[in-house]
Amino acid sequence: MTAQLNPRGDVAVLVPAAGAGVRLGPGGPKALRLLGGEPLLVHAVRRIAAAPSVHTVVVAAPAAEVDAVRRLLDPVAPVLVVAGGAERQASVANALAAVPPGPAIVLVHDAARALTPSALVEAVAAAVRAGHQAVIPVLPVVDTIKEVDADGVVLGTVDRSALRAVQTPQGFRREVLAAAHAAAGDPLTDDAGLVEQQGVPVFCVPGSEYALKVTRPFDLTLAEQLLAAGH
Ligand SMILES: Nc1ccn([C@@H]2O[C@H](COP(=O)(O)OP(=O)(O)OP(=O)(O)O)[C@@H](O)[C@H]2O)c(=O)n1
Ligand SMILES: C[C@](O)(CO)[C@H](O)COP(=O)(O)O
Repeated sequence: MTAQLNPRGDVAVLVPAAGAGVRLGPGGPKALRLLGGEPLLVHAVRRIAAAPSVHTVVVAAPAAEVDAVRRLLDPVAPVLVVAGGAERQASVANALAAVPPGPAIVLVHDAARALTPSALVEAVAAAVRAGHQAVIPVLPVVDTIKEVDADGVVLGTVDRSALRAVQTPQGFRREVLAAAHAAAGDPLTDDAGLVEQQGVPVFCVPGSEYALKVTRPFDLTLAEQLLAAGH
């Protein structure tokens, strides 16, 4: 099977999937934990592969699971699988290095956001195609935010009108993401942060509640319910 989806697509999607899932608790690498009987990674890749713009998918798997992940994804979609690194940023860099010539747009999408709709993949890609160098999906912050000190005493209430919770997929002109990773220093938690360090403007588009990140056990329970409801 050739590792290509739509040969006319202009998007490569990198899928960091090498995390341990410490906050989810014991049970193996998080991307391989089951949701409705299938690994989170399978759900994520299936939805990415259904997005018509996607040319190539590169998965960064736990180093010990690369062959197993290739076998797992073989019936799902044609994908490239590489070994991830110790930090998410290293996993993304490894995947980026494996993107073949062709796609001008690169999206980075957490395997842990397993139920992300294909439409969000397309929306982020479309915003990059429309001229933005870097695009992130965001949601408004729904809780009151407090700043607290080390003793748990409130220092103040933060104005949240300008705050946003950031999701993936995050989309970039390919050369912009490559330059940001080439210049990267200490690991950051997302790729847009690296691009911001280069002075590149990052544009926000509406995110999706269904793109929740499975991080803690409650998130997995919620995702099970959403999956059962047809998402
Ligand atoms: N070294 C790492 C760490 C994280 N990830 C991936 O980055 C995404 C977002 O990370 P997060 O949800 O924080 O996953 P974990 O690092 O596995 O979570 P935890 O911090 O609870 O261990 C996940 O798809 C995860 O597999 C990765 O590819 N390589
Ligand atoms: C990239 C990300 O999903 C944006 O919300 C997030 O930063 C990754 O999660 P982590 O817990 O910081 O690794």
